[in-house]
Amino acid sequence: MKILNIAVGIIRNPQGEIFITQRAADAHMANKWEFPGGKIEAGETPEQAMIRELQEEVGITPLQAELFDKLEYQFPDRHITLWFWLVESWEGEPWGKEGQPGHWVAQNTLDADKFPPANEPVIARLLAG
Ligand SMILES: Nc1nc2c([nH]c(=O)n2[C@H]2C[C@H](O)[C@@H](COP(=O)(O)OP(=O)(O)OP(=O)(O)O)O2)c(=O)[nH]1
Ligand SMILES: [Mg+2]
Repeated sequence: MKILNIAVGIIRNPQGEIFITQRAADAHMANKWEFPGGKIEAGETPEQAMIRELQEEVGITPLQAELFDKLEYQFPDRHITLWFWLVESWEGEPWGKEGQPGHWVAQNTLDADKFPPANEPVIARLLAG
């Protein structure tokens, strides 16, 4: 059983839109949309990992972040702990730096079915306001 610790960023602009990206066709949770992020490496705090992942995946540097939620999820083959950071201040303009599709979506139109099942409680909270 794989045990993974993941840190992701909910990048929200002043218009109430969130920048989401699409996972690769050959990845775990293939083709699902996600909040950009990835594995916390040895020696990193969850916040440091989130900052590094957003630099690598979407080319922005968060300037401020607050913990929005921390969830555990059991997939058939892996147990993951997910740290969700709300990022409302950053340097740069997010884009799919690794070739992945990415776009802004209004927070109140997020569709939980398009995300991995682990995200469901967070999508519900974002939809609630
Ligand atoms: N990035 C991200 N991953 C998520 C979300 N929800 C969710 O269940 N996951 C899962 C899918 C993966 O099993 C894991 C994230 O791993 P990842 O593939 O992004 O890891 P990584 O960026 O470090 O990539 P790699 O070095 O392994 O290529 O967390 C989410 O909203 N964003
Ligand atoms: Mg990733």
